[in-house]
Amino acid sequence: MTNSIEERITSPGDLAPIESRLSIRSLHKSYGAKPVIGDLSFEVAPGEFVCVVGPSGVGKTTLLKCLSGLIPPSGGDALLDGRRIDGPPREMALVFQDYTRSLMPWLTVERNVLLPLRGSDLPRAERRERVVRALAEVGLSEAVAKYPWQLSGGMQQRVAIARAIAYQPEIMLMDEPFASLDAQTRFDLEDLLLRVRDDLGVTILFVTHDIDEAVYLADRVIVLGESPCRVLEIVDVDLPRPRDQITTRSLPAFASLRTRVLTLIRH
Ligand SMILES: Nc1ncnc2c1ncn2[C@@H]1O[C@H](COP(=O)(O)OP(=O)(O)OP(=O)(O)O)[C@@H](O)[C@H]1O
Repeated sequence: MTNSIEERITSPGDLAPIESRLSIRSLHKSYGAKPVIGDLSFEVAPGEFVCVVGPSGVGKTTLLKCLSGLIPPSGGDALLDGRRIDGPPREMALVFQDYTRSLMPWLTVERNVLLPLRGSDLPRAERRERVVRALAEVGLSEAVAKYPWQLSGGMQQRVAIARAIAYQPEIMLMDEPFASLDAQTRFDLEDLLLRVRDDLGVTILFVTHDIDEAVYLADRVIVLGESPCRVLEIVDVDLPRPRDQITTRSLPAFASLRTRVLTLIRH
């Protein structure tokens, strides 16, 4: 007989069902006396693409910082594969909006992308191959020998994305990674991310202000609101895959999902 999910917990250190990659359980976070995250709970399954939306200042970045182990929660749990996250997990890559602070200005583009692979056991040729491939994916093959300060803002953000892709993480946490990009590059990188998810089976938690982007990318959209913040609703996005910038965005179901999310945020 099959055990229940809760019974399939494998060791005393495990706190979540093994089916969840990420588990957020009654998470609270305060800065000093100010509570930012109230009582947040949701799960992310392996290989799932989950987008988080909510008004400015609601606590989205704070949530990602707790999940990446950069700051401790004030209460509740953030779990990866059932284990409490208490520092940046090896299997995770982070892409934040502020690319100016994520790239090393004294390293070339190639060396910036190579950076997270340096401590790995991968043969040198494989590391270089991954760097070349990732830079080609984001359309920056020509910029390998340049320094970040010689590139536009959008190009620097593409380097940051190439670095995350080259690392081939199991989980990517992304905080408005495309906010500073022009519309065409943004569409290209959204599609690249969907391909990476399909090819590598990466689990992605993606924060965005752009409701259309959230609906286009996600399997589920988590709508945050109120202060301290809580989950207002989790919207299932059952649009067909593979998605296409023109066809998917013209579907009546796309419009109703967008209206649903927007209504939740505006109320
Ligand atoms: N280190 C900090 N110390 C004190 N308060 C902070 C700190 N970081 C964030 N805050 C406050 O916590 C609240 C949530 O901030 P956070 O950056 O998580 O929101 P957000 O939803 O990501 O906002 P945005 O969409 O504008 O990026 C804000 O009121 C912010 O001023």
